Amino acid sequence: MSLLALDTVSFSFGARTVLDGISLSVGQGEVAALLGPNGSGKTTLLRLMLGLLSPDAGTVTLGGTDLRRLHRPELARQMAYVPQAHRETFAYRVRDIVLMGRQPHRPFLGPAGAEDRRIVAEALERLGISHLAERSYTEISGGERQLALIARAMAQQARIVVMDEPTNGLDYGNQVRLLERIKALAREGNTFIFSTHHPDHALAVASRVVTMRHGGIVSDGPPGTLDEATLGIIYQVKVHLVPVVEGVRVCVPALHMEQ
Ligand SMILES: Nc1ncnc2c1ncn2[C@@H]1O[C@H](COP(=O)(O)OP(=O)(O)OP(=O)(O)O)[C@@H](O)[C@H]1O
Repeated sequence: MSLLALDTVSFSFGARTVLDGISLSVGQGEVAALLGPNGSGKTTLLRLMLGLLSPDAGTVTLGGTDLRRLHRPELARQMAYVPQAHRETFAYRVRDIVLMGRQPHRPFLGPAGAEDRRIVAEALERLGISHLAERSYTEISGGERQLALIARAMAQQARIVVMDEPTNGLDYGNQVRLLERIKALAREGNTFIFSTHHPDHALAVASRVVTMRHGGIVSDGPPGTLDEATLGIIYQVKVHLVPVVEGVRVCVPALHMEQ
């Protein structure tokens, strides 16, 4: 049963058509990775999924209801957005950043209750960053900020977490640790949709890999169905998908094999 569904969605910025006839559905507990070159429309697609943009044609539905019929607080309870980790202008404590995830569950400007604080503490714990709770968001690393933003999404208790290039700017260790967290949270039944520029990240954690080019979908299926030809089409470079052990492949550019 699909949780979030796009049916022949098109979107333009002025005269520029950015998405053209996209159909896609994501089920509960899936981890869907979007791969595509710069400018292929990944962020625009994520923003349409979040209801931040409305399609010019076609529909986006959440649990069968058109997003346009859902009020913003309702949407916020159902979907969490994890933007690229950026520096906040204000030096909020990490605990307060995560507490912001409780906002859609509280009356407007209502105070946080004991239950909100318990949920925030649990989210910090699940992401392994309880020790950062009292630190300023401006004084933690990019990797730690990304974990804090995912903790905020967990505190929001949304059904779907949408992430735009979550590993962007992170060092190798933090990329791997972040992917491990996503995989563990997905095993608990959380639904993730994320864009990435790393085919290996999609292969490592996704249950669905969607490839895009020029605002259209090139392929959509389990990671095992992603092939070298498709990666060649979207990135316009030659790559190999090399089996490491049974059922595990990594993406290696052909240049590695050149003398
Ligand atoms: N606010 C905007 N106004 C006009 N055009 C825009 C706007 N935002 C994005 N675009 C254009 O829409 C197209 C798709 O952009 P989008 O950001 O969705 O791509 P992307 O796949 O996320 O790219 P990247 O991998 O570089 O982040 C691009 O051609 C971009 O220039």
